[in-house]
Amino acid sequence: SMDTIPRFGTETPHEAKLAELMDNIDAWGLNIFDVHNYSQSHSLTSVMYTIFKKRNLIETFRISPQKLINYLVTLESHYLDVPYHCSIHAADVTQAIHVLLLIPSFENTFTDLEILAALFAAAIHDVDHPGVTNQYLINSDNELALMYNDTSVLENHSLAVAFKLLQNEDCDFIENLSDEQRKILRQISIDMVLATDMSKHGAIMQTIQSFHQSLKAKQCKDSNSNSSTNDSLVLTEQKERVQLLREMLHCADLSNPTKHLSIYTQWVDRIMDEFHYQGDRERSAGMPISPMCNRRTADIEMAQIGFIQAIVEPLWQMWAQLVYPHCQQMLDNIDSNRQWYEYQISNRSSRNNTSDKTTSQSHDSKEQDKLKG
Ligand SMILES: CC1(C)CC(=O)N(CC(=O)N2CCC(N3N=C(c4ccc(OC(F)F)c(OC(F)F)c4)[C@H]4CC=CC[C@H]4C3=O)CC2)C(=O)C1
Ligand SMILES: [Mg+2]
Ligand SMILES: [Zn+2]
Repeated sequence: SMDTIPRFGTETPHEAKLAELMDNIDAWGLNIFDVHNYSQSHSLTSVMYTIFKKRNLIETFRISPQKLINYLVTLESHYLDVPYHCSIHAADVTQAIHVLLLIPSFENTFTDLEILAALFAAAIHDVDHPGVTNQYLINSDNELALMYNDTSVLENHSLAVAFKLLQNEDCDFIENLSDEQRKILRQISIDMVLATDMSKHGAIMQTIQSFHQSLKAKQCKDSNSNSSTNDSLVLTEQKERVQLLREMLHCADLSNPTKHLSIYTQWVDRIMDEFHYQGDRERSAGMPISPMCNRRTADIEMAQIGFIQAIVEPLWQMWAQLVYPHCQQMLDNIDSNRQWYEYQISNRSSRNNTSDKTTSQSHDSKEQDKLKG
C-alpha cells in the first residue's frame, strides 16, 4: 500500500537532504553525485520515481508505485559498477531529458505516452554496459558482437535487457497501458536508444539542420496566427516528434560539457578511467589501442577540447537554435569549460613542476575565478 513507499522510492537515513536536492529536479544544475550519495546509491530509482510523481505519470497510466519501484531497483541493479556507464550516468541522462522536456518550446509538443517513453528510454539506455566500446566488443569477438552482428551492439543489448526485466510480473509497471500504447512505448524507446550509438551521430547531424529549419518555418507560420512570440512547437506527425526525442536523448547523453565545471570534471575522470582500462586490455591483448584509451600517451585536456569542438558544441548549437533562448546556459557552460581546458594547456608550459599529465586536473576554484577575470 502507499504508506510503505518511501517519499523518493528508496529508504534512506538522509531523506531530508535528499528532499533538498530533489527540489532542484527541474534544474540543469542538480548535483547527481550528491543524489547518489544521499539515496544510498539509488540515484536512478529516486530520480525516476520523483520525476514520474511530479509529472503525474503514476495516475495518468495507472502505474502501481510498488511495481514501478520494483522495476527501477531491478534496472538499477543491472547497471554494472564501471566508472562512467554506471547507474549514475543513467540517472544523469534521465534528469537531463526531463529538464529538456520542460523547455517552453515543447509545452504542447509531446503526448504523455511520448514523455513516458522518453524518460524510460533515458533510464534504460546503457543498462548492463560492460565499460568498453562497441568497437572493442567487435575486435575481441565478444559474445554480444556475435549476438548483434556487430551492429549497435551495446545499444541493442541494453534494450533487450531492459525489456526482459519488464516481463517479470512484479516489475511490469506498464501493465495498465493498452496493447497499442505498449507497442508505441516499445517502438519509441527502441528508436531513441539505438540513436545513442555514436556511429549514428553523423546521420543525426546531417538531418538536424534541415529538420529544425522546417520546424521553425512552421512555428513562425503558427505564431502569425496568434500573438505570443514564443510558440511551443506543434508537430502533427509522430515520426517528427520521435525524431526530436531521438535528438534530445542524444543531447542528454552528450551533456557532460554543458554542466558546471565541478560536475563535468568528475565525468571526465570517469570516462577516462573507463577508456584507459579498455586501453590496458587492448595493450595486453596486443590489439591496436583505441583513440583516447592509451593512458601512457593520454592528453586528457586536448581530448576534451577536441570532443567539445568536434561533437558536443556543434550538436548543442543546433539544439539551442531550435529552442532559443532556452539553452543559452548550456552553450555558456560549454564555452567556459572549453576555455578552462585551454587554460590548463596554456599554463602547462609555464608550470615548472613535472605535473602528472595522465590524471585530469581536478579543478580548483582559484583557477576558475581567474578565468572569470
Ligand atoms: C579524438 C577527437 C579529437 C576527435 C574525435 O573523433 N572524437 C570523437 C571520438 O573519438 N569518439 C566519439 C565519441 C565516443 N564516445 N565518447 C563518449 C564520451 C563521453 C564523455 C566524455 O567526456 C566528458 F564529457 F565526460 C568523452 O570525452 C572524450 F573526449 F573522450 C567521451 C560517449 C558519448 C556517447 C556514447 C558513448 C561514448 C562514446 O561513444 C568515443 C570516440 C573526439 O572525442 C576528439
Ligand atoms: Mg550508450
Ligand atoms: Zn549513455
